[in-house]
Amino acid sequence: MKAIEIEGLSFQYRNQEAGYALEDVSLNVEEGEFLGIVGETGAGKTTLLSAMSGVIPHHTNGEKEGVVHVKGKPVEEYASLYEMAVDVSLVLDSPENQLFNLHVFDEIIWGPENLGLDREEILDRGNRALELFGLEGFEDRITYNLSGGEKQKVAIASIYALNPDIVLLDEPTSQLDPIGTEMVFEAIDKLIEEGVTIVMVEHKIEEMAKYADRIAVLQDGSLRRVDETCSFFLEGDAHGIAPPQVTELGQRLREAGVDDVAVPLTLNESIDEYTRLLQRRGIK
Ligand SMILES: Nc1ncnc2c1ncn2[C@@H]1O[C@H](COP(=O)(O)OP(=O)(O)OP(=O)(O)O)[C@@H](O)[C@H]1O
Repeated sequence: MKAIEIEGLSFQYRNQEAGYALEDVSLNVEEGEFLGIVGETGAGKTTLLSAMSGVIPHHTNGEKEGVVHVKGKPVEEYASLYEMAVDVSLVLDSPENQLFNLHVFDEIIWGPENLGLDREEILDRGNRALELFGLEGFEDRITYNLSGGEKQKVAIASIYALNPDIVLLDEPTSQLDPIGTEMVFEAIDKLIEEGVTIVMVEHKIEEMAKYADRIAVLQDGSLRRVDETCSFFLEGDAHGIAPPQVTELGQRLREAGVDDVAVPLTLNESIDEYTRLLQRRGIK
């Protein structure tokens, strides 16, 4: 069974003036996979996550076509968003909007408490989350005094305590400095180790590509490509999405008529490698 199956999904918000936020998107996410989603602002990334998390249609109205199945079940068949959160949970870009408790441990066990689990199970899940995300000693810290990276780590630990099979993350590092960003990716790495299926919208592509199995590119509400190797043939459609050095390198390759190599989005070493390749071919 796929973790998420999307077939022919189009969506227009009720008050959206022209066009669709998503148009005819079909996409599967395998169990245990990490799928990255990238695209320029307004491309439909958040809307796609909303469709996967059940925010559409349980919370946000509009014109929807196509189907979204989570763990084999149409999202409409879940009774509520709350019921869905046990299967698929969403981490937002702003940690402030998702921390509700004064103390870290209370925050982490808040979800399991609301599931009505017995006390032993609640504490067990809380302690496992503390341990997994290296938050021992943070139990009694005041959540709003934490750094941005720490807050996101607590948000991810709280989601983990719900025990969802699928975690969606919507630009969780957008408000964070490099240290905070690293903390979030370390936390995501723990989710990967635990076999959680991950879908992440992220602008820091180089960082994400180190972890992601595939990267999907959205443009103007349409799925432009899903890349299985995290490499991009820069035909122009990654422009504005890829890091500037990669875009520039792609441009030089195209100008030189080189169309038989892929430019990995990821690391500076790859850029050096392709720069050497250009030199070998006598291209300046
Ligand atoms: N609640 C809403 N009501 C009306 N239109 C909306 C609403 N939310 C998003 N849109 C529109 O839908 C389109 C897709 O928006 P979406 O937020 O999914 O894009 P995005 O790729 O996540 O952008 P960003 O990177 O800026 O977060 C945009 O044209 C946006 O203006």
